[in-house]
Amino acid sequence: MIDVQTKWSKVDDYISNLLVQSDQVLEDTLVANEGAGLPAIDVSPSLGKFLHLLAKLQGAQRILEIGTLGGYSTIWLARALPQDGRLVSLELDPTHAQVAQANIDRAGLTSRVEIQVGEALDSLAKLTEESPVFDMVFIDADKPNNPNYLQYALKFSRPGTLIICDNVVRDGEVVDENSEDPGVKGTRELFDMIAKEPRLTSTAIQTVGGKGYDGFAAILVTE
Ligand SMILES: C[S@@+](CC[C@H](N)C(=O)[O-])C[C@H]1O[C@@H](n2cnc3c(N)ncnc32)[C@H](O)[C@@H]1O
Ligand SMILES: [Mg+2]
Repeated sequence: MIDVQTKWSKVDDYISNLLVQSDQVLEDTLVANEGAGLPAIDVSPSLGKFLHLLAKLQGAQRILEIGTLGGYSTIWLARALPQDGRLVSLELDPTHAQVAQANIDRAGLTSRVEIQVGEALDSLAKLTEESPVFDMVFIDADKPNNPNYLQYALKFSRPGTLIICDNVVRDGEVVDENSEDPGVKGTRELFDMIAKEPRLTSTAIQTVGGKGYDGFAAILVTE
């Protein structure tokens, strides 16, 4: 009998091969990330494609991403933008940002994507001066800061903005109210904030696949 992780991975591969339609640019991105020693904590191909579909459904013209890594999710999202669309992606690690920039250039998305290097909270504070409005926000950085990132996402939203927050299930640890894990605590605080905020309607979906057991929250700003 195959173990459950092997089964999840096989089904993920089946879906990816048939439906996700990855291409050389996306494959080269993952190879470049591995070559540069980046951790393989990017979204799975199936989740990348799902983000792309959401951005398309959203008719997104301006997207904010918090947590670039090597730009894998960035490429999926930016490909959903129109020619004059804009994606701002925030990344702390200059090496990650450098690898991501090369991947984004290779993907032909240089004019649509701007990577801002530094602590995301500092970049967000600076962005506030421009009073930006984003159609979609993808939160996928340091999990203890999830509540702070949600607050900025709200500040930069309009009614109809979609906020996706990744890795909110954390192998099921999210239900442990006594957890001392800062990532779990940050995520539980995020859930509490969403639940209490009347301007938001939301859900969270558990996922399994090649990246294990996790999930994402989908949050719609209603007013
Ligand atoms: C999970 S990875 C992002 C994966 C990427 N979204 C993808 O799916 O391809 C998280 C990234 O957030 C960055 N990060 C961690 N703490 C950060 C912070 N305080 N400010 C900005 N970026 C941060 C990490 O360096 C890492 O590259
Ligand atoms: Mg993630």
